[in-house]
Amino acid sequence: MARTICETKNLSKKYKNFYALKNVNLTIHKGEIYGLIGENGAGKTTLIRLLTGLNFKSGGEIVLFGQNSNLQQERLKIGCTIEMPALYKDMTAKQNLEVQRIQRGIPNKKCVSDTLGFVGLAHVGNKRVSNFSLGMKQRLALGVALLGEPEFLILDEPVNGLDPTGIIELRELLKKLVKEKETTILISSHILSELHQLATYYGFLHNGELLKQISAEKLNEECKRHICLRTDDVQRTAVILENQLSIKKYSIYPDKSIRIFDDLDKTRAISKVLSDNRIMIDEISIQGESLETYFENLIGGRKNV
Ligand SMILES: Nc1ncnc2c1ncn2[C@@H]1O[C@H](COP(=O)(O)OP(=O)(O)OP(=O)(O)O)[C@@H](O)[C@H]1O
Repeated sequence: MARTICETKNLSKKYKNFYALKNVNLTIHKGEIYGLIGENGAGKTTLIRLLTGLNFKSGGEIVLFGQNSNLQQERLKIGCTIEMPALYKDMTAKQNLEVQRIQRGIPNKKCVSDTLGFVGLAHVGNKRVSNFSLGMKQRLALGVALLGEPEFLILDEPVNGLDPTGIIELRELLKKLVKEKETTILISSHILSELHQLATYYGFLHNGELLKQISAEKLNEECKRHICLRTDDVQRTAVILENQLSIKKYSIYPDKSIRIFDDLDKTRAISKVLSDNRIMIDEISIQGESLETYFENLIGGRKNV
């Protein structure tokens, strides 16, 4: 079992008579990309503010890296972006990172250029942030959060306002971070499908309560989600899937469609390998209950309680 990076026990936040968070029990393990899903006002930012020490809890416990005391020390291992990041618009991207580096007392000067490279902004390092697109600002904000090589990265709605290409780029960047640096990530969003193909674990927050935590694999299983593939040569396709992409969990149906139940993030790889092998694809799509419907049912069920 992977190490627990973050845990809350009956964590609550009360404003006068209103509970913004109520008895939240959340667990995040090392190497996970934990998608925190909730509608506007569900309590996502409140939870993140408590975890990062920007606000005080009303009750319960926070455990970071196995410690439930001296949390400010543990929080030095966390990188965070909350809402729209505070960037100096009249400074260049490089200067923004440099200011942050000095403020946080990070001695290694090289981390600025390394970080610019990592978030794909090396070519615009000397450009003023006022000339950046929203996607570029999001990348820079991510760079700021990554400066001290945090073990745990917390991102509050980082896909807000990004176009589909920007979302894909961010997804690839975060996956790279987990793979290359073994970072653990908590990422919040009010749109479940935005975190699809990224999150390895989900937590569903509604009216301040954590309704459910579930692994991406289990969620796909519950939604019976699969890749539906139709080609002009089913048998050869199956052999290629197994041999070249190590896809083992699939079934061939009488209508000659192939359904692949794991590896939902491999549609592009499948298309590529099949076209490399000159197999014609008639259809490749993800089918099953949509994640949005799943979430609506989860909340709907709760509303009627
Ligand atoms: N300082 C405050 N005083 C009173 N109520 C607050 C305060 N901060 C947040 N709330 C309330 O707590 C609830 C949760 O807010 P929060 O910002 O955590 O939601 P959220 O899930 O991040 O929503 P969004 O997606 O809109 O950012 C909301 O009803 C909000 O109005």
